[in-house]
Amino acid sequence: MEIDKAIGESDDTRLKTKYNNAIFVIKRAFSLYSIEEVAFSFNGGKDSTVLLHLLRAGYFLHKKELSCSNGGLSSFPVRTIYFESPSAFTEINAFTYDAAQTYGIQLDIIRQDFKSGLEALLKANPIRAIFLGVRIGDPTAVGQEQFSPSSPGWPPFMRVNPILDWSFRDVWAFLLTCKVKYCSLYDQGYTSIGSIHDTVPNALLSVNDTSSKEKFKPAYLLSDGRLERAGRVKKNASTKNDVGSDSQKHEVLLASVIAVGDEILSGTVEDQLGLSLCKKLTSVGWSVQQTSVLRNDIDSVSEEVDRQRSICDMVFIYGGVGPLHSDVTLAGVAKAFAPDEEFEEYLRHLISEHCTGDRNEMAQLPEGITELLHHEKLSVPLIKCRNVIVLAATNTEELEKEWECLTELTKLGGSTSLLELYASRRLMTSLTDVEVAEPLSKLGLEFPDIYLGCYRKSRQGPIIICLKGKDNARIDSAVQALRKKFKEGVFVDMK
Ligand SMILES: Cc1cc2nc3c(=O)[nH]c(=O)nc-3n(C[C@H](O)[C@H](O)[C@H](O)COP(=O)(O)O)c2cc1C
Ligand SMILES: Nc1ncnc2c1ncn2[C@@H]1O[C@H](COP(=O)(O)OP(=O)(O)OP(=O)(O)O)[C@@H](O)[C@H]1O
Ligand SMILES: [Mg+2]
Repeated sequence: MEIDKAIGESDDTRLKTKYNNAIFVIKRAFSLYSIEEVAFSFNGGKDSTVLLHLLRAGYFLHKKELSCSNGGLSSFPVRTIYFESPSAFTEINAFTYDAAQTYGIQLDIIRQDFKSGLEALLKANPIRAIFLGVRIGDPTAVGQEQFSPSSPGWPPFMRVNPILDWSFRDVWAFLLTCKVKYCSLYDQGYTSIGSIHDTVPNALLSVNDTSSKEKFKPAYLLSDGRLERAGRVKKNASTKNDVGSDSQKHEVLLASVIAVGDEILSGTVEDQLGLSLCKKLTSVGWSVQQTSVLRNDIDSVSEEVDRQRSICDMVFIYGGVGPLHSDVTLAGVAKAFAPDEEFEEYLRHLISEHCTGDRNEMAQLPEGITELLHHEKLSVPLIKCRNVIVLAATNTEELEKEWECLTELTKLGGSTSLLELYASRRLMTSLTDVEVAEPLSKLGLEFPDIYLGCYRKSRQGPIIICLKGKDNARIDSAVQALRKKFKEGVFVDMK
């Protein structure tokens, strides 16, 4: 089986692990459900293309274990469904139909919306489980595991997500290692594909060109996989009001703040920057997941940065930046990224064999992944390594300036900065927590795009409720909805 062989021959241990885990999930699903009871939701996107080949390999290996493999796989036995929409890219449609033909797939084309289409499908067929190419980081992945029952309000079936824990780079390592075809849009700078109305090439892959037509590098050259959806035009949050859908939650971005300094740990210096940074991040709607203080030690820094960058959207690190012997922060950050640099070397090698297009593209890759964020107001640039930002500030005034510049510099080609002010409001109430608990969780379901936080200043004291979101009008509606649930005047607005 060519996919299993290609991965077996590869020396990419990370890819092998991801592959083996995904195959394990697929084989378990084939053991749990009969072939008539499973379906594959295929849409020609990169993630579902990965899944197509994993399913081909998984089915082959499952059969082999049952010793009834005939050694090859001429047709694909899993019922495959494609929700075709008039707003799909023609390239996506063409690729989906092409792949079906190449791999002997019988495509069930569904021309209804997902929910109605699935209802009809499940009524007419004994399907109990559906394979999806959903990955952590997709808005629809929130709360899902490799085996996740469909959401309330959806027809009952098991969602099987074998590549849930795959990153953007894992997807490309797989497609390039296995040398399989993928939709041509990915070679034109598209990194995640929705409909023609909400998807453009990823501006981060734009190549400065003097000719009038903007050019883009292929998707696999996107150095920061977290920005895979930068080519998706944001949908209006207020149009997503279908309660119960996994896709609407998690508008809040997660941050981690790391201070480096022996002098903080010994109590010689008080860390003011952490406090100030947490306030700033919170004021723009980010949720700070953790603050930590580390010794001036390269390994401590690299381990913490590595851990935090994989669980947070952005890591902010300060202290220990400079030329002194104790300034090890940059070395620690660099060490945290070392495996990725190795991976880029490997990708370079892989692509020079595989790619028939412009080979020089790879040579244009920055040395590694570091960006220097220059700003006229700053004497030294800010440093950004993927989702880690190194701040050079040593006091709160310097931080103020760097923050201002960062806000301007992180405008990702559009008009909105990642750090632009969010709308927020705080209410105080002397109701008990038992009285507010249930109405508040209901409010959370009615306004999934709004972050709802609660705290109190003392055990017996009043409860303070924070509402944060992108839009003042939405916050006002949520406050109104909350007030309606209680007698008048029980919530007092706070500054
Ligand atoms: C086979 C299949 C099953 C789905 N099951 C669910 C589900 O159980 N719950 C849910 O909220 N959405 C479900 N969805 C919808 C997706 O979460 C998501 O809304 C859809 O893929 C559209 O993504 P987009 O808004 O990025 O285009 C399902 C979609 C498909 C294709
Ligand atoms: N129109 C559709 N028809 C069938 N399955 C779909 C459709 N849209 C989404 N899916 C399922 O949901 C999964 C996740 O969709 P998503 O758009 O995140 O990934 P993708 O299309 O495979 O890749 P990309 O992120 O590059 O668009 C798909 O892999 C597929 O299993
Ligand atoms: Mg897609």
